[in-house]
Amino acid sequence: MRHMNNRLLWDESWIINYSDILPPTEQLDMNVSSLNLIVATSKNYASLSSNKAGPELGVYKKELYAMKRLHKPSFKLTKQVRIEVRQIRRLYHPNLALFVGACVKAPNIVILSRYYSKGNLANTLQAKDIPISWPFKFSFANDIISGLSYLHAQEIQHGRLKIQNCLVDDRWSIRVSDFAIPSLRSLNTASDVNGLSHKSCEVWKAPEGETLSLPADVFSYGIIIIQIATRCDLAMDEIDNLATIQMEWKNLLMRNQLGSVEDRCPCPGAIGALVESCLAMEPSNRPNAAVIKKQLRKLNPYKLNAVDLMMAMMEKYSKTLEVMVAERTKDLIAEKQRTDELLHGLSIINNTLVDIVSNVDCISCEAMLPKQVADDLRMGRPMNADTFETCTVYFSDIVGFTVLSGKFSAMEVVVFLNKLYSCFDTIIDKHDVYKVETIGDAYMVVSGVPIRNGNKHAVNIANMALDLLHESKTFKIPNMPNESLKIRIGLHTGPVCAGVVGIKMPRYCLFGDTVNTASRMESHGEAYKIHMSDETKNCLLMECNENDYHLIERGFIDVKGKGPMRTWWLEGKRKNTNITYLPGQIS
Ligand SMILES: Nc1nc2c(ncn2[C@@H]2O[C@H](COP(=O)(O)OP(=O)(O)OP(=O)(O)O)[C@@H](O)[C@H]2O)c(=O)[nH]1
Ligand SMILES: [Mg+2]
Repeated sequence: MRHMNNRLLWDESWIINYSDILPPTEQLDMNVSSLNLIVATSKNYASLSSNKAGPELGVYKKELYAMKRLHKPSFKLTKQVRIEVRQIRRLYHPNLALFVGACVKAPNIVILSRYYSKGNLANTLQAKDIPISWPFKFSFANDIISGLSYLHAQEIQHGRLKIQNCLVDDRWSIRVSDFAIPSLRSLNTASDVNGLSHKSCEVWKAPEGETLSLPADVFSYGIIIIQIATRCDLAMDEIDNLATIQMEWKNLLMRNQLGSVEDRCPCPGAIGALVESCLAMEPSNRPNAAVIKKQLRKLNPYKLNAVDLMMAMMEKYSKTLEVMVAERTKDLIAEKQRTDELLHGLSIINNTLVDIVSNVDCISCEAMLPKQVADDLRMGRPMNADTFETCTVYFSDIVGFTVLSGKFSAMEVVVFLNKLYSCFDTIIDKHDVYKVETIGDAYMVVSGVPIRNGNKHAVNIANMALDLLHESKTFKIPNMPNESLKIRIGLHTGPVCAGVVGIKMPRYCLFGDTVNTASRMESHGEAYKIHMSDETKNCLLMECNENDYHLIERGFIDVKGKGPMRTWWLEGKRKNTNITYLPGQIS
């Protein structure tokens, strides 16, 4: 054992050649990825605090370290220094900063320690945007007293215990730094030499003047507790002498008690008593570190260290996040459904709006698409115009609408059209048809587009037309009980081209002569009648028997822009057809 001790005493593996330490900037080409990150983090922390000075950094064997430069023109590596170095090399505690080695050739006397990237506790406490709840405050206080009682258990006095020497590691644990090796440290530090030592560095000093003693460290610890509890840099706030500190700090703590729940100390009285005992004027009246550690553990209702706290916090956040994600997903689904309804033209509210808008001659505002077309658009599939060999187009119009609407106010017209077309929309839902649009009092429907249905489109449209006509006969015009609604219906069958037009309000439109002819069938028709072209009649008969529908030939009529056309009246549908369809039938 003795032999081992001797070997460690003379072992010089801790001595570092100053020229082997490189400035961090020269390391950029070394591809130490974490290095830049660490340096960046340290900059962030420095800027958070008024104490902008971080440690001098150096890279040794590709690792980044904190350098503490001691200024002396000459230095002798005495046996005492070796004994102290052996002592510090034997120390190991999770709350103590790690000693790495030292350069001992004057004028470059440097102590190298592990670099803790999160800065010192002063920075952390002063950064008001970092929320520090009482569980964290207890954790910090507990870490420091654990490190200190470990040192004291080995009769090692710290001598400079202050929040600048309490470093925050990656796990938010505190590492007490700059302890031991007093013969080395007795050399002036940079801050001492440059007169940078701020008043805040002095508040920690015990009133007896003697700093290298165990009770002096306890006094310093009392000051740290005040700083942690109040997050107040005592000297900065001009309460830099002991008498004012003792008068003021409880007020500061009490002020926090009025703040948010997180800011409130769970045991202000007990914390006050602990601090007072640490700050006792008579050093021998101060408790020792081991006792404080025990007291603090008793006082701490949370019993969690920083890692546990972080885990608990993360768990809480991830739960909150899950709830938020679930809520957002629900909103998203609801929104998608709403969009679908709008796009598919199934929303009654939307219909109302469209009708309102169309009534004021703004026909381009209708924003509806067939479901599969909307789905294609949503999935980003290209939308090309499509040609349909055959389909049947329906047009209807209210006879004398202009005269009728002259008897109403604008709002009454809107209410009337909305009532009528809501009713029509419900009826057309029962047929395999697609409503293309309503333009003022005109109503346009197609079958066979966008879903092809062979030759069934004429039957579908004929049945629907009979239904709509039937409905219109019983329809009550609001506020006009004696007035009946006269509609004129026109049908034509033929090819169309269909596609989406527009970007802002995309609409599914039909193009081609079939549309114009269907419109002409309507305009050349008569009130209460369904007027159809020869093409529609032929297509109708392809799907049913001659007698299923009651058709009356109108003969040839001269259709504007088309010349003579043979047309038909669809009067009704006979009973007992195999088509399960009742309204609109005639006996
Ligand atoms: N981020 C970070 N800061 C450090 C580290 N070591 C020291 N510092 C900070 O660097 C600054 C200068 O450190 P020191 O030269 O030890 O000076 P000091 O701690 O203010 O005073 P003494 O230790 O009493 O000389 C202080 O703000 C320290 O808190 C470290 O490993 N990481
Ligand atoms: Mg220090």
